[in-house]
Amino acid sequence: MPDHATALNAQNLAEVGSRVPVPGYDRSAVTAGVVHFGVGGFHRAHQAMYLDRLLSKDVEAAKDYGICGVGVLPGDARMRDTMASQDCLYTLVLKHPDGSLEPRIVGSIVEYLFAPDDPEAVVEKLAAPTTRIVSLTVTEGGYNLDDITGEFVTDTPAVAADAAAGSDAGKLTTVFGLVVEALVRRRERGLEPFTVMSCDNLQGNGHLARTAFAAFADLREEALGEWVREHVHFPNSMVDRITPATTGDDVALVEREFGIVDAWPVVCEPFTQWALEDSFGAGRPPLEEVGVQVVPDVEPYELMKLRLLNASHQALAYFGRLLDHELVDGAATDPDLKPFVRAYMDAEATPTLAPVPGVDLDEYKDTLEERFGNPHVRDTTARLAAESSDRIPKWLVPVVRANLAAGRDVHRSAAVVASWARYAEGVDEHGESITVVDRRRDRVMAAAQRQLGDDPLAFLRDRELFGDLVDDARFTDAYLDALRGLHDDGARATLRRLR
Ligand SMILES: NC(=O)c1ccc[n+]([C@@H]2O[C@H](COP(=O)([O-])OP(=O)(O)OC[C@H]3O[C@@H](n4cnc5c(N)ncnc54)[C@H](O)[C@@H]3O)[C@@H](O)[C@H]2O)c1
Ligand SMILES: O=P(O)(O)OC[C@@H](O)[C@@H](O)[C@H](O)[C@H](O)CO
Repeated sequence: MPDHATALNAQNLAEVGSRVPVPGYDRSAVTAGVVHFGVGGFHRAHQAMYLDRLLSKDVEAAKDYGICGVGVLPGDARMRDTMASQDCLYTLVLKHPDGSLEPRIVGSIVEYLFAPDDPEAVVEKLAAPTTRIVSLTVTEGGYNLDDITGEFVTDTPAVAADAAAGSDAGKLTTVFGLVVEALVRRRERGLEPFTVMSCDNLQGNGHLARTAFAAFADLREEALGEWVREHVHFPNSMVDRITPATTGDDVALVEREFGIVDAWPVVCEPFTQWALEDSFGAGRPPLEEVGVQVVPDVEPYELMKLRLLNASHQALAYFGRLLDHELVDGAATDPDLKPFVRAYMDAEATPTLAPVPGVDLDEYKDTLEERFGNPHVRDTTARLAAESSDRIPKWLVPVVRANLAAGRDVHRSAAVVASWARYAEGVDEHGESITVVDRRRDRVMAAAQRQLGDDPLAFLRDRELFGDLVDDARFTDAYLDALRGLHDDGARATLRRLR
């Protein structure tokens, strides 16, 4: 334990470097070839870490792929301030299952722009000849796509305002407005378009990004959407590293253990994976040199991860909270929830998956159980339960549909949906209130209240979220059975009966 703490910034890097590994490369020689929207925990634990690894290998091409982070939402002002005071440096701490900590200072983010301060500067950064890739972790909801039709929602106020603002960059507030205006400027200047690389947990994230940006371009100008579809590359990717939100305890841990004063470190699990389609229009860094799987078709990897990891996370979230588990490792090792989740993976998720090149699915699931159970990561069931209305329809409903179509069992998936509906009633089994965090909170909670009255299927009648599942008796029978169990016998007894 160091005898004094040092503020993290470029000037103090040598001192910090006597305690933890720091970038050995010359950050001043790094150009931001990547502009990233959504600099949160995950981006800093994953993509920025891979680029930091590449820069550390002294690969000549790497120095063209530093990152310029961009914040779009007003809440990103805190990241702006942290980045400014720390010269964009931050501490990444891997938490191993045995309790050991693996720290590193990451240096691949070399600039940060806050769009509300100066949208024109963001557009010019995007339009600069040095920018080759625009990457995104703007969350599942950030693509502004209708859950049922999959189409871009054109009447969202901020989107409509950006479409009306056109090339008046000073008025732009959304990622769509900023990125499309930059593409227009590049076209006018004879520069090739950058690649738009989504790193969000969405099946076909590249396809969905293309749908969203091209539809926005169409709003701006006739035929612009067609140009985007034709000329801009949108690789699909599967990204994986469990990264909880940073807490005050993490800030204190970094100061206590490593003597570093870092206002916003990132802590995460040691596991990391990135499968990426090789579809880049303006060049890409040699990511395969640092462990990224560059593959012709990412879909098998995506489905494996979304249906086994993310959908299981949903089971851990609601059942976990109903069983009083605040932390995910407690939920994942609970004697009744653990076998239920494994049975969901084996009997319902796995039959919907195609073989994944080079992956033994049984081993993958064993590893997932270990990862979920890592007691040091301290991920919360509350994080996993947030924004459920963006997650269940995208991760679990497709599993249900595939199994119904094939005549297979859906009772565990139905129970997970029922656990969400029970959770959304907003009161737990001890009468304590549950805080539901969801952009569709009012609607979801109102439906959950109605299911307590004379319409037990009220929750499922939201066709935007569940489509026509409410019309399928095989699903509704299983759902009602689980919901009755949750109401009459409680979560534990229901899990024991249904696993
Ligand atoms: N945390 C993880 O374990 C993890 C793992 C794999 C993938 N992901 C993906 O990364 C996303 C972000 O996760 P995180 O843990 O970094 O969250 P976070 O809350 O730390 O960061 C999210 C960032 O996205 C920005 N953002 C949100 N909505 C936006 C919008 N509409 N437009 C522009 N920016 C927007 C926020 O301002 C913030 O900077 C997830 O939604 C998921 O798709 C996360
Ligand atoms: O971040 P989200 O909203 O996509 O989903 C919540 C978690 O399931 C997710 O963050 C996982 O931890 C992550 O996908 C692991 O790679």
